[in-house]
Amino acid sequence: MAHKRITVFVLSGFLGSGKTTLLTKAIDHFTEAGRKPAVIMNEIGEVNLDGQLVAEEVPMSELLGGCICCSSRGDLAAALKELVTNEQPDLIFIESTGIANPIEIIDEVTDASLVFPVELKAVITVVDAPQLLELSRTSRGKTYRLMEEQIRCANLLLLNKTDLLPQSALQEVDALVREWNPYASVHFTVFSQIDMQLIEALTEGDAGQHARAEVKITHEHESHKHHHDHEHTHARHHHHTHSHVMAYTHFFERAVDSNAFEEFVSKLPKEVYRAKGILSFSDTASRFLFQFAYREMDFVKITPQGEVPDVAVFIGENFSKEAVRSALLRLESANE
Ligand SMILES: Nc1nc2c(ncn2[C@@H]2O[C@H](COP(=O)(O)OP(=O)(O)OP(=O)(O)O)[C@@H](O)[C@H]2O)c(=O)[nH]1
Repeated sequence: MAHKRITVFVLSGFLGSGKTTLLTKAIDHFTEAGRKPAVIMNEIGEVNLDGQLVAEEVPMSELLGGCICCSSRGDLAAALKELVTNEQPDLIFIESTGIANPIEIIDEVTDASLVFPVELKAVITVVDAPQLLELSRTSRGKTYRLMEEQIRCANLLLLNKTDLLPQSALQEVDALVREWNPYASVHFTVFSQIDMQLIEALTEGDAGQHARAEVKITHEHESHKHHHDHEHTHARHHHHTHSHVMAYTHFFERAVDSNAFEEFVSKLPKEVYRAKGILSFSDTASRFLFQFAYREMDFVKITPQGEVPDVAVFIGENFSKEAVRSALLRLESANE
């Protein structure tokens, strides 16, 4: 084939595992190396907060308010087409939502590659190692199964947040993921810090091959599992996995007290497993990017790009949006 194909990487991993942390590092690396990266960012919430962390000059396409793996087929292909046509990047990172099953995305990118000059080179999955370990020892519910799928599809696996695990636990997580995926290269990381040569190396071969084989295997497995389904539409089986996940987006009318907000977050019901936002506090001068992932809370000073409202997104399973909303309204009115 005469023309060069644009490398596509899919960044997968559960909510809050460290995908954006990796994305910003990878973008810096490729930009410094004289290559032009572009991003397709998918968010369950209605606002793209992670996009705030990516330099303004990086072309970005946003798919908001839902998970690409569930939204109408074609959205992702349209975003790829637009970036390829308008920006001619050297590589494209697709950051999926933390609840996405990467198989659907792999499928859509490989379909798109029949029509546009793009090539899926690798699926990179970032694993919240402490969370995976705890789930493996306790509940093993839907989240655990989704993490398993995300791990199975990967060519490169980052076992992240190892700073939060004792040395003795590392081997246990390592053994678990290698059992699910003996093909991927596996790396322990802190703040998704990885040797970028490993990602460079993925731009060489056709790493998508493993992913495609995995798609086939999983589809076969899934169709067997859902054999009795009446609504058995092509490759949409996994909807069952996260139809229960929901997001509430709160736009603040006024600044809230930082301590009261922190206390509110620490008391969120356990069904809310991810939250993030951009906030102005009544008792601080700066604005903050706030993160809450698997019980860890983090506030970073930020000067948002463009006009960004004070907003927070809460993601979880079957929680009362109304309860979250009224608690936040109370915080706001306490500051009237
Ligand atoms: N302690 C610790 N925190 C980390 C590490 N990596 C990332 N974090 C923090 O975890 C939070 C979530 O990180 P992100 O990179 O935004 O995670 P994500 O996977 O992009 O999240 P979603 O897009 O919501 O799915 C942030 O507060 C990070 O600073 C790590 O290795 N150790």
